[in-house]
Amino acid sequence: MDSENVYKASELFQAQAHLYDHILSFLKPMSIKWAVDLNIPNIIHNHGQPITLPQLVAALQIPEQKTACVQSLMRLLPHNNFFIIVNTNEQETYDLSPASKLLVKGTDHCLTPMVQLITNPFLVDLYNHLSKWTCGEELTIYETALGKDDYWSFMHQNSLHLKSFNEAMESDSNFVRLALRDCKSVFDGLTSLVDVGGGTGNTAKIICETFPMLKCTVLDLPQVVGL
Ligand SMILES: C[S@@+](CC[C@H](N)C(=O)[O-])C[C@H]1O[C@@H](n2cnc3c(N)ncnc32)[C@H](O)[C@@H]1O
Repeated sequence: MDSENVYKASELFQAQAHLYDHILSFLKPMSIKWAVDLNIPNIIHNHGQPITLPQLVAALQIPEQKTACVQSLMRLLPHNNFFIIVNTNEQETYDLSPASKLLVKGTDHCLTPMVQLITNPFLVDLYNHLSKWTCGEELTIYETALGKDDYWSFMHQNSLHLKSFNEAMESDSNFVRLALRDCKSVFDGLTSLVDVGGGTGNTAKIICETFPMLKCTVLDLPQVVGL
């Protein structure tokens, strides 16, 4: 049956908007990657106060004709709660939001390595193979995309990707400090623990700092332990 005769026009427009919203939502992570690649969170942080568009464009040292493009992205990002638009003296300025503070390099809870890993073109492209993988015999999507048996063996032949992966995991595991601050009782009575798949051991190191009497062992693949 033709959907035109079943649904009201308003319902179809609503459905169209919903669909477009979703197929264009890849711009959310891509705009965050853009800001990270251009070091915008650090530029705003170092500026010490909300930054105007001309000041940002000057700091970025980019062609002036890209100003409108920067402005569009700097309006999209606050829409998704990355950066805040502050109107100062009738001028639009940009400040850090709580989420974009996590993108300032050199701070305790910086998650830019995670942004760089997740938006890495190789990982993003994997998902173009979902349907091919579903129809094929391969156990993992990595095998479909690359002819490798799994992600770990691919990574261990790509030192740059392995480095990026480990940096991302370490940045994430720094958040364990926050959990330890408020949930110490979870470790009450323990004398030892094994972190299986513990990567470079950052989580175990943080736990040991808080509980020096706890014997922590990290188990991971030889290539990671050997780093
Ligand atoms: C998602 S990461 C976790 C990283 C770690 N928890 C951290 O905070 O840094 C998963 C880890 O599992 C490891 N891994 C994968 N297969 C494994 C296996 N068969 N035996 C031990 N470790 C493995 C990977 O090398 C990787 O470091």
